[in-house]
Amino acid sequence: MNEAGPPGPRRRLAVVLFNLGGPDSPAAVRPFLTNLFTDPAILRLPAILRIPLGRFVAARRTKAATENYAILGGKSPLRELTEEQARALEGAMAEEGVEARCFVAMRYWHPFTEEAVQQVRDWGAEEVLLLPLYPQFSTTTTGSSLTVWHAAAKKAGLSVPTTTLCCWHSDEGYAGATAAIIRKALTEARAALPEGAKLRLLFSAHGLPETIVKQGDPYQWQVERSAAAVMAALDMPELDHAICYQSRVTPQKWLGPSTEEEIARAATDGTAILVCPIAFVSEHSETLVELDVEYRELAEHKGVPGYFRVPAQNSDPAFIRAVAALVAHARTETRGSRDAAGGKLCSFAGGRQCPKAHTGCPHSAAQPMRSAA
Ligand SMILES: C=CC1=C(C)c2cc3[nH]c(cc4nc(cc5[nH]c(cc1n2)c(C)c5CCC(=O)O)C(CCC(=O)O)=C4C)c(C)c3C=C
Ligand SMILES: [Fe+2]
Ligand SMILES: [Fe+2]
Repeated sequence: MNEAGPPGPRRRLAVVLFNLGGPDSPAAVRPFLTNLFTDPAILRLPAILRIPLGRFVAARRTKAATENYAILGGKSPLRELTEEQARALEGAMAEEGVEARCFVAMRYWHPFTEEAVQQVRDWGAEEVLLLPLYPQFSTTTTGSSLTVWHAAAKKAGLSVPTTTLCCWHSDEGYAGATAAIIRKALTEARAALPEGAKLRLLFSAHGLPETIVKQGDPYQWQVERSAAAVMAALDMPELDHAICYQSRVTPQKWLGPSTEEEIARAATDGTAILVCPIAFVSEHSETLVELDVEYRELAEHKGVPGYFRVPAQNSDPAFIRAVAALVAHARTETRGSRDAAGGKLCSFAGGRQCPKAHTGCPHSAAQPMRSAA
């Protein structure tokens, strides 16, 4: 049995931070993209088609992605920023009386999830908590990382009580910390604009092909919940705001409106915009290049009267404290479900939050806790 149960005071707790990963050199861009586009959670085709097509799509994307990473010095900053979050989280948990070590498990580049499994096993973890650094659950992100974690843990013989926190899209601590960062950015934006100028807050989330959402992925619903929770924490009912989706990378129809469309609408409306990345909690190519360079240029070209950006949370102390509280809560949570590996699966609020139609919610494939022997 793989359930965590009540936390033992001396148990060696490993908190595993899931993220996507990014290339650490120009030479790594193509293999990183190949790992991404051949993932069955991303390209939903039989392996015989998926692998050649995924390699082809990765090869075609390599030039544009390499140019983007060149702006960042030839690599993604995601690994270093996630390691910093890990160290900050260890400190915040220690302050709450939780002695734990954080491990970084990336999905498509080093340190790979399989490497993290080895580290957790070699460290002698007696309890594991799987913590996605994605506030919203998507089958393409957290779902994919969970699949790889469970396969790698089984292969490595890592069998300790494991808790999965599947999502924290409208956790109060997260929403409050995000609102505080927005408030500061709003003050700065307003100071740079003429008095009385219109300003719209744009929550920009990573996009997703519409077909994946139609297959039951709860991501869009959770993004909408996040925006609503942050607006509630901001407590500025008069603030104009909208949700949009960035980073479309395949020709299929993706979720809309796109961030480009919202930039065009802002130009038509003569309103400045403050763009807040809502599905990322660290800076990386899609914030530092897409938002800060490409969309800024587009906004200037379209005549948007002001373009501002809310920084990602990174290791913001209030954000890290909120994540530490999520960990503490998940460990003692008695609601939730039991996943296929026998571990505890819970959301930030305990049990399942997603409406039943979202069959991609991991609780759909899990058993209620109380049915466990
Ligand atoms: C079909 C392709 C993609 C889907 C679906 C997708 C979903 C998705 N991704 C994130 C978060 C991140 N994506 C990042 C990079 C990235 N994503 C894709 C493609 C899809 N993502 C590509 C091709 C890339 C590489 C960069 C590029 O070519 O533009 C990253 C990391 C970037 C870095 O700099 O390290 C993150 C983080 C989410 C949240 C999401 C769906 C919910
Ligand atoms: Fe992505
Ligand atoms: Fe869910």
